[in-house]
Amino acid sequence: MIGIFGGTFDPVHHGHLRPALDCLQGLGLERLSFVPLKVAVHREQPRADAQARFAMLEAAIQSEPGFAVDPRELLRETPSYTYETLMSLRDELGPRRSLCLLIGADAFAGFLRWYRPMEILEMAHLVVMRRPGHDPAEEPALRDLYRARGCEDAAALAALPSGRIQFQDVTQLGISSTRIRQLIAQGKRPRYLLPDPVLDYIERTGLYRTGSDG
Ligand SMILES: Nc1ncnc2c1ncn2[C@@H]1O[C@H](COP(=O)(O)OP(=O)(O)OP(=O)(O)O)[C@@H](O)[C@H]1O
Ligand SMILES: O=C(O)c1ccc[n+]([C@@H]2O[C@H](COP(=O)([O-])O)[C@@H](O)[C@H]2O)c1
Repeated sequence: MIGIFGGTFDPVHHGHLRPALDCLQGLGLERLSFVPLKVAVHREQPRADAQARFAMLEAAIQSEPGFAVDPRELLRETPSYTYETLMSLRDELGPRRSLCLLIGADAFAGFLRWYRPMEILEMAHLVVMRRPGHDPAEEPALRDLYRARGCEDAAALAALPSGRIQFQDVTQLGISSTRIRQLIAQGKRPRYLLPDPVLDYIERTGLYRTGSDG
């Protein structure tokens, strides 16, 4: 079973990395690929360009052999729909390989408004990582979906290629990229919120010094 974890990663931080490692280990994934988006479809465009966010991810995962960075969304100019990403991955993996899409609880809250959500579930399992301050299933429609598709067990996920939803307990870290960008714009160092090689990259390149995050 393999996993992908899509995000803006502007920048990647420990709130992505530790929960991702919890999933890699807890679900027994063979590998977990981080998939940075190019063109956001649901939010403001990222502050850092594709090349910088890719470089920061590579710097962040260098010491974890189970992690990889998958640039496929960066190579498309079209909106970074997860549906299209999964179509291209499925072409490579074939229909039978078990595939997990990791998302945080806040992203899951909007899942039914994504492009073709039910087709996404036909191509992958959803692994929803709890996140401080976010109730993953407050909408009735999401609760119904979870009732129909919920799964408690990594072995049951591994036995099917796609279609199930699992809530995964992960280390709760109240860290966000927004907060990190704000700290930098205020002239403060966001040490210990993100890996040192990522912070080195940010400081070397001057990213996020001028703020627009409030
Ligand atoms: N601290 C965290 N704990 C659990 N999941 C997280 C955490 N931070 C981000 N995620 C999840 O990681 C994915 C990518 O998140 P993203 O790159 O947007 O980070 P973010 O910190 O939410 O960024 P921003 O503050 O810019 O919105 C999303 O599915 C999000 O829910
Ligand atoms: O495909 C969609 O319609 C869609 C809508 C909202 C979010 N996503 C994906 O969800 C992931 C997390 O998004 P974000 O904004 O929390 O970084 C990222 O990979 C996005 O491309 C995808």
